[in-house]
Amino acid sequence: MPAKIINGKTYADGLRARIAGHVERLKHEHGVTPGLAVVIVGHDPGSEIYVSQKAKQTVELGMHSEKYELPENTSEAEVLTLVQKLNADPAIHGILVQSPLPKQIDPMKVIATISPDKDVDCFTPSSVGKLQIGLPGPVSCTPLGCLMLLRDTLGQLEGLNAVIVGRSNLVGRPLAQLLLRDNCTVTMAHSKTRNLASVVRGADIVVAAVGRPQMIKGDWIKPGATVIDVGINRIPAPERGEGRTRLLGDVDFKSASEVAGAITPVPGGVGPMTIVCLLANTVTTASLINGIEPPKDLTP
Ligand SMILES: Nc1nc2c(c(=O)[nH]1)N[C@@H](CN(C=O)c1ccc(C(=O)N[C@@H](CCC(=O)O)C(=O)O)cc1)CN2
Repeated sequence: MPAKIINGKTYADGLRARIAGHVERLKHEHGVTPGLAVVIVGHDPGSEIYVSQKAKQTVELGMHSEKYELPENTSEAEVLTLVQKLNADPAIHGILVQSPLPKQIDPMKVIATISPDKDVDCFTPSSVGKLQIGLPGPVSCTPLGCLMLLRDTLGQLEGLNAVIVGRSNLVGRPLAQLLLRDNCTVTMAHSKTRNLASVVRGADIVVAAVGRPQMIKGDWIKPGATVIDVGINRIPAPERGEGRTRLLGDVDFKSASEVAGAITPVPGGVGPMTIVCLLANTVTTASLINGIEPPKDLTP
């Protein structure tokens, strides 16, 4: 039987509606309008689209939005000064600096300058530590989106074997923490893992976050497993016309969907969840900054 397709767009639409309700309550019951500042440096075409979407959806949900578009040659000091200004701005509850950054800017220095209270990406050392020990706060957007889709698809995750392929700070590591919290048995696989295919074959949940198009094949998947594809690989597609591209995930969707029980597509799977989880995190930080208990359905 072909796999159930996990529709991230539909789930994200429902979550957006819930977030809008929480924003209304924050405004009318507490006089707080959650505010998100997004900062982009340079002209990476993918990043420009994502940042515009973030700012647009922030406004659509009734929140305050500020977008800072800085030229490619912006110095590290200028970015740090902007982040410090946003740290001190009471109208801003979330700060996101879009990655990748141009090479003259050290992303670690930028992340370390963001106030942990406003760290909606959950990238600062303090936020990462809180996530590890289970303290309240925002959770990295893409991993939170993956967790929500997994819980929605499978219900309880307890006792399941999860294999995460990829150990990045953005996805693999934080997602491992979240799945451990849900009592999965978590294996983190990476470029040096031996017999990767057989490791993946042992998984009830496979998360692919390696950045290599179609690397994970159908015959690596245990029949009935749930497959979450985080990969967003833009590949030249001359058959669609000059200069055109298409998106491929890290999973070979065609062969994997013949074996898996459920699978996310690319596009339309995890991607749409990333932006909506950023908005959820902004509601969480706006609540915490104002001493209000954050909505329980927006955090794990
Ligand atoms: N500071 C951050 N930078 C980056 C993050 C992040 O979470 N914080 N994540 C990625 C990019 N990203 C959000 O910023 C993102 C990626 C993909 C999508 C998405 O909706 N994808 C669609 C396809 C859209 C397309 O055609 O490109 C999908 O998969 O359906 C949203 C956000 C790196 N940088």
